Formats: sequence, structure tokens, C-alpha cells
Amino acid sequence: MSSTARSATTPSEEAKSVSFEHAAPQTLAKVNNNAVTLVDPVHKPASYGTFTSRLRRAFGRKDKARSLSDTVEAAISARLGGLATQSPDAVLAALESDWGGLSATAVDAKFKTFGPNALEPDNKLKVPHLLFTALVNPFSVVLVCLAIIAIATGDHATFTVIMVMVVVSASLRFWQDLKSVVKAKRLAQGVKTMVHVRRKNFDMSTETVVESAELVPGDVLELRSGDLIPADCILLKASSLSVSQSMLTGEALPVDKTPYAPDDVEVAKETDSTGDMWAANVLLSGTSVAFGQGLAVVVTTGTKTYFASMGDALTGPRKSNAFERTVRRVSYLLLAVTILMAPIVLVIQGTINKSSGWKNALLFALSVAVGLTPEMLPVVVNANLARGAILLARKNVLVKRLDGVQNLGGITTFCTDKTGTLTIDKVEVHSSLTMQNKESIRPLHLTVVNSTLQTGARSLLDTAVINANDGTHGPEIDMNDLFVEKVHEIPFDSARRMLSVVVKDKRAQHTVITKGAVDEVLSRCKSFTTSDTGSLFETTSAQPLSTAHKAIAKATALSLNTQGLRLVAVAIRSLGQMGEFTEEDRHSDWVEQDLTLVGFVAFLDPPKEDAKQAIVDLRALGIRIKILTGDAPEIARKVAVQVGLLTDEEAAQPETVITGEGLSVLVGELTVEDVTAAVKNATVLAKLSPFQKRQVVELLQADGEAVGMMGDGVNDALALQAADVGISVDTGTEVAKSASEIILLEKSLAAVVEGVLLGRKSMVNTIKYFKMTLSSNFGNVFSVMAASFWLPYQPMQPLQLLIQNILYDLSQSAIPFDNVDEDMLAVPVQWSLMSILRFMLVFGPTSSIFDIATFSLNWFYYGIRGENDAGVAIAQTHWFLEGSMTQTLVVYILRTDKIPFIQSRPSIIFACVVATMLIVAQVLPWIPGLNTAFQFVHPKALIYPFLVGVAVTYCALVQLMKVFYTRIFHEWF
Ligand SMILES: Nc1ncnc2c1ncn2[C@@H]1O[C@H](COP(=O)(O)OP(=O)(O)OP(=O)(O)O)[C@@H](O)[C@H]1O
Ligand SMILES: [Mg+2]
Repeated sequence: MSSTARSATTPSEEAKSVSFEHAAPQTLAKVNNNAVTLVDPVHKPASYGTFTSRLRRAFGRKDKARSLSDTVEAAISARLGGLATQSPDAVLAALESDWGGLSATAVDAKFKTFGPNALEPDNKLKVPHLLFTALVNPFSVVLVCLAIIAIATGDHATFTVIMVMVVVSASLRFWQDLKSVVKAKRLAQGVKTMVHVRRKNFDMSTETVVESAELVPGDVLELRSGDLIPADCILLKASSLSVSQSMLTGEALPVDKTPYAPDDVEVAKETDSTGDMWAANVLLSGTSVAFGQGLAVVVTTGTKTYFASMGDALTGPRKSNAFERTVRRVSYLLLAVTILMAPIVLVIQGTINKSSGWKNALLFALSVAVGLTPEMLPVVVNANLARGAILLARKNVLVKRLDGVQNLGGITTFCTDKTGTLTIDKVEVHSSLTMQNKESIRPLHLTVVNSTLQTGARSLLDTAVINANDGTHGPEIDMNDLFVEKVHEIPFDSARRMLSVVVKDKRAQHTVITKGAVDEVLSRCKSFTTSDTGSLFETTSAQPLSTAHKAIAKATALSLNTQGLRLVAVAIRSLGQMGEFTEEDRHSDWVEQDLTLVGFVAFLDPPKEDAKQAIVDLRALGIRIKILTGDAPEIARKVAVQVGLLTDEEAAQPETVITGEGLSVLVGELTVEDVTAAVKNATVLAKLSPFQKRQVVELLQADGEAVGMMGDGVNDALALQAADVGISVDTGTEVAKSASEIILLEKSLAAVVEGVLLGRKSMVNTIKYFKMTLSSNFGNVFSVMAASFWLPYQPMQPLQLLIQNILYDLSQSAIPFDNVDEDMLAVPVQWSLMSILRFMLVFGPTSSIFDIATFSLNWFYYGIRGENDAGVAIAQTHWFLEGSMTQTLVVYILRTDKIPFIQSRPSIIFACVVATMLIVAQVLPWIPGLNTAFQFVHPKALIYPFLVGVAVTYCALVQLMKVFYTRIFHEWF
């Protein structure tokens, strides 16, 4: 049988358990409606070309860019395809390398030529790009348009002030972006992708671990399960290598990769028929090893790879979350309001105050428009994120992209794998037992052989087994005494859940040694043995495994699992004396059949000390927690009880635990709503395949949950990528790390709690800015409208409106540093356009009451009523003083739903910045030079007691309204 046919059995088994193929048609339709995007695992895109084009379209690339990239794609394909049809030796020669790898001098020379293997040269900051994004945003565009109108009407002062605003907000943004890019670079350096590479040292070829960035063409890579392919490579040698290309093609199922083998007709046919970068012996950068191992030579690195040519869009999962969508909606709403309001103000000013002329009316309308434009919005939103990321980094939580911060703050359901997160990272062998629960060293000895000889990624279990061979569990076994040699190996994968090696002894006796999950191994056993006396590999004592025996084995496993012990079942098969283990033998699936069960090895996987507290904390934050594991349900249930996720009573209820098989049945029989309800109800989801892990995440998401997923294995990668925020650990597999947005430098749930809190804080501060600024802007427009209908003169000079606006903006730039009340962090942050509008409609007009009081003071007390009245400048100065004061002062009240300063204190920085702006506004009319430039005059002395009165009443009124507001609407931010 050919290799392709062999491993095809694995994917299709996998497919059966996850696809919706048993679902009724209406169920399928609902799945689509709910946008559960389960890529059909058995479907292969007919042509990769069309698929990538589809991807690009999805990412909104222009046609021009597409055709350009298509030529790039063709060139890359031709280069790789050219090498793909040559023998490994020829490929190595073409790349000036050999089986032993490159020498240090060759590496140095090549590094000078080709540069680092990175998507963008490391120290090149894209300054022009940053400048562009800082300058070109809808708000600056509106401002620049307004400035142009100002200069066209000959108003240089207004033009200057508007341009100052543009420059100030752009430079703040630019500086911030620059800072976060530099910071992100520094953080990214903490998350390194390491690769195993063969390099020659004085003609000795050694396997060394280097950073992926140091790779050069010609480097010979050793690839193992969980590795990321770091560059475009040609495969030289492989053993059951399966590669996930989902990053590039969207295909969920891994594909088999085999080296060029002109003798193997089928492989050759396949290689010839593609002869391009999708050939079976080409490994593309950005893909990852699902299972198996291989040896490959690097062909192209860095920006020359296919992955790099696909552009930034593919370098990470980009989903806009609800928060971002609301930010965007509010921004556009504001722009619309501005564009609508300005002409209305213009017409009213122009027709009512005919005397001041249309030009002045235009300038005034301009200033109102400027006042409404939240030019600081991008700055504040970004600054909040950057601040969050920096604080997270101090807690050893690295955020790959800034918006990961708010994604973390937004999660409502947290899914996690079991080992290392809920349990400590150190698994130890507890005992070695026969299937009848009797102590026996044989299962352990066989597992030691298996774990020592296997060459895939060494799992915690393998390490534990090797460490346990120290005499504590019985006599040690010395591999050298066995005189065996490994002739074949079938690596671990999450579909089979077992790992086998085939060994040959001196007399050419071949034996299969399999270890793996209990159900899976048991289903392949035909007999069992409990003998502990004969040779390690003997099967003469084996008896047929009847249904009754199977039941005994299962009962033993169950009782061990319920004690919290992880298990592997161990089985062997004598293949007898045979000749060479042929290529055909290697590729057939008879090896792991007709096994003889020898027993179990039980592992201690104790729960983590801090997990219990972290779970209490996460729950207190309103987050539901689920375990998504590939391990057996009993052990997962036990761990759930140990860490306080389930009480004993809850654990006894059947609906709290769903297994992978159970899930497939549910999916087949129930509607999506019912499946989702069942999944939401369950706390433990066990024996899940990698696809099912993702399926669970997607079902929850379709039901409106924001899902955080934590995991470190190859089997977690799909779910990590699908989740709203993927969390991995520095020690995790490369593929899990690359699929995640957040990397924890220490594997601890407590760090996740911190992360959620900081994420929420950053979101609350953003919402705070929105609500306060919008209500303040709305209040101003409201007052301006009232003034327009009443006063025959402009209530404030356009220039003064702008100054007021700048001062307020500057005061808000300190928002990221403000404190947030604890109770605001206690529930997942959710906000809607509605809640912003409500806030704005209630608190905006409140400030107008005091504006109108100021107008009245000017009108009735000082008798400033005519447009040509000498007192107009005084009236305008008065409103400036009152308006600036109330606008900044109210920030102290609105920033919390509590009693300001007593129950809730602003941060010192924020309080000082706001106070400074407040004072600057008050002294401006007194600063010689500046006051005349901004057309201020000295205010009347009586304005000061008036201002004090306004300040006191306004703050009291807002505080009172706050109480009613929170009572009625049950929300603040
Ligand atoms: N290297 C291995 N060799 C043999 N069997 C293994 C190996 N790794 C895991 N298994 C078996 O597969 C089962 C599932 O483990 P796996 O690590 O795939 O699940 P997981 O979802 O990553 O678990 P967790 O949630 O604890 O991280 C284990 O209990 C064990 O029986
Ligand atoms: Mg795991």
C-alpha cells in the first residue's frame, strides 16, 4: 500500500467524528446561519491557485495587487517545483549543502548574502508607514478639510489652530505607535521560534538548536511533531510526516509529505503532476508538523518565502471583535453627526445673525464641526491598548498584537487544556500494573523502550517514563542489554492516540511495542498477558481477550482514572522472525493490529496549587470555565473536582461531562441550538480530537460567547486559532505559540486572571473616554444651538471654541493612566451604541443648563444684548471660562459611578493633567499676548463667584443624576 493510502485512514476517521455529515439538512443550514465555519475536513480545494485568490479576496486585496502577487507566486512555485523533482542529493548539491548540514563558515557567508530569516528586517522600523497611519485617519481628513475652508475665507488664526490640532494628535499617535512597535519588537524577541538544525563543526555534524531567524538556505532541519516550518524547504527524509497547511490554504486536515522517490510510482506521479510548491516534498514556511518527523533542507528564507509574499494579512488571525466594531460604529456616527450638524449651524447662524455675515457664520460652523470631531479618538484607543500591553508584559504576559489586550478583557468563556494549566507541569509515574490491577514491572519496561526509542517530540509522559527507570518501581532496565534496534516508528497523533515502535532483536525477531490511550489501545487488542517472568517481548503466555476480560481491563482503568491517575495502556505484538522491514511494511496499517495487552502505566498528574484560587477569581469575573482535553473523561472529571471547577455532586451528573464520541452523536442527532446548549452546560469536554476542540470553541462563539482558549499542544492549535483570544505558553509547541495572540512566560492561570483584569481596564478607560467626550461635545452643540436662536452675536469666537477643544483633548490623553473602579472590572465589559447614546443624551444637555445660565448672566446682568455691543468680547470670554471649567471638572465626577475622591480616586497623573488643563483655561485671558491673540478680554470680577457657584451646583447635580441613572439603567460605563 502506498503511503498516501495508509495515512488516509487517519484523516477520514477524524473526519467522521467531527463533520456534520450525519446532521439533518436543516441542522446544516442552521450551522451556516450561525456562521460556524467548520471547514469540511475531507474536502481538498480543487486548485490551490483559486483558493489563495479567494483568500486574498477575503482580505480585500485589489486586483492589481493580486496579479502582481500571482506572478510572485508563480516564480516561487517554479523555483520550489524545480527542486521538487530532483533527488535529495541533487537538491542538497544545488543548495551547496550535504546531509551533515552547513559548516559555520558557510552559514556566516550565506547569512551575509541572504540576511535573517524574518518577515521584515529586524531593525527597520517602518517609519513612513507609521507616519501615514498617524496622519491619515477620517478625523484628521475632516480637520484638514475644515482648515482649508478656513484659509480660503482668509482666517489664518483658525487655520493655524486647526493645523496645530492635526499635528498634535498625529504626533501623539505617531509617538505612541512608534513606542508600541519598539516595545512589541522587544516583546517579540522574548517569544523565539527555535529550530533543530544540523550544522558541521570541524567536519562533525551535530544537531543544534538555533533561533529560526538564523536559518540560511542550505540548512538541514530536523522536524518533529509540533514544529513550525520556519522557511520554504524541500523534504529529504520522512517518517509518517503529516503537515498542517491550514495557515496557507485554510484546509483543516494535515496533508502527508513524502520525499522525492522516483521508484515509488505513486509518489513520483504525485510529485510530477504538481511539480510546484504544493508537491508532496515541499514544505512551506508558516505550515506546521502535525505529526511524524522529517529531515528537510532550507531553500528560501525570510521575505522570499511564499508565506511572506502573501502579505501581512496572513501573518496572524485577524478578527474584529465586538469592541472594535462598536468603536468603529461610534466613530462613523460621530463623523455623520459632524457632517450633518455643521451645515445646520451655518444656516441658523447665517440667517439669524445676519449682521455678522455669512463668512463669520461659516467660521463658527467650522469651529462647531471641529469641536465635534473626536480627533483624539484614535490616540486614546491606541494608548489604552498600548498601556494595557505594557502592564501585561510586567506580569509576564506577552501580547503579540495590541488588540489582544481587549480580546482578553472581553472573554466570557475560558477553555483550557488540562495538563500543565490545571495540573503541575511535572508528570510522574505512579505505578505499573497488569490489566487486573496487580503490580507488574513489565508494562513500565516496555514503555521505557517505547519512550526511549521514539524520536517524535518527547511528551511529558515519555519524560516521566524515562525518569521512572531508576529502580524505584522495580528493577531498572538497561537498553544496552536488550540488543534491540528500532526498525520502525509510528508517531503519536491525536486521532490514534497511540505511539508505536517496532524493534528487531539479534535473531531478527520483530516486536511492535505500542503505548497509548486506554480505549484506543484496547480496541486493537486481541489477547492479553499478565506474565511478568519470561522475556520482555514474549507473547507465548497470551490468552484471548474476551469481552469479560475487556470489561476487567476497563474497570481497572476506570478505577485508576477516578483516583486522578493518568494512564497509558501498553501492548505488544510479536511479528516473529522476518527479513527486512520493508518500505511496504512501513506504510501499512497492520502493524498496530492484533495486539497483546500487557498492562497499564499510571501517572501522577497532581493539580496545581494556584489553580483553585485562579478559578475562583475567574468565576468572580463572570467567566465560565471549561476543560477541553484529549484525555479520558474520568481523569478530567477528577481534576475538575480537585481544582474546584466541579463539586462532587456536579461531577456525578452526566451532563457535566461530554466526550468526543458523545459530541459527534449530539451533532448528528440534535439541532445546533441543542448541541450548543449541551456544550454550554458541560464543564468537561474530554477525548476531543483537535477538530472537536475547535468545534466547541466555534459553537460557543456562534452563541455569542467571547471565547478564550489556553493550550500548548499540537492538538490545541486549531482551537487556539479559532478562539477570540488564543493563549499559549512560552514552553508550548511552536505551532500552538504561533496560533496564539497571548504568550505566557510562566504557565499559570493567575496570569490569565491578571490579563483579563488589565484587558478590561483598558476597555473601560476607552469607554470612559467615549462617553465623557461624546456627552461633552453634544452638550456644547446643544448650547451653541440654544445661543444661535437667542443671542444676536456668536456666543464664543470660533478660535476660542478650538482652544477649548484642544485643552479638553489634552486632558483626555491621560485617560490610559486612570484608575478603574474594581466593580467595573467584575463583569465582562460589554457596551453598545445604545448605551453610549443614552449617556450622551442625558449628561450632554445637563451641562447646557449652566451654559444657558452664563448666557443669562451676560444678557440680563451685564446687559450685553447687541451684536455690536462692546461687551460681546466679555460675554464670549465668560462662556469660555465657564465652558472650559465645567467640561474638565465634570470628568472627575463622570469617571466613576461612585462618590468622587471619597469612594473612587482618579490616578494622580490623570487628576493632575485634568487640573492643569482646567487652570490653563482659566488663566488664558490674563496672559498678555496670548489673550489678545485669542481675542480674550479681562472678565468681570463677579464671574468668579459665579463660576464657583456653577462648579458646585453642576457637580452636585451630575452626582445626583448619576444615582438615578444607575438605578434606572443599571449601568454606568
Ligand atoms: N506520547 C504519547 N505516547 C502514548 N500515548 C500518549 C502520548 N501522549 C498522550 N498519550 C495518550 O493520549 C491521551 C490523550 O493525551 P493528549 O496529551 O493527546 O491530550 P491533551 O488534550 O493534550 O491532554 P491535556 O488536556 O491533558 O493537555 C493520554 O492520556 C495518553 O493516554
Ligand atoms: Mg495537551
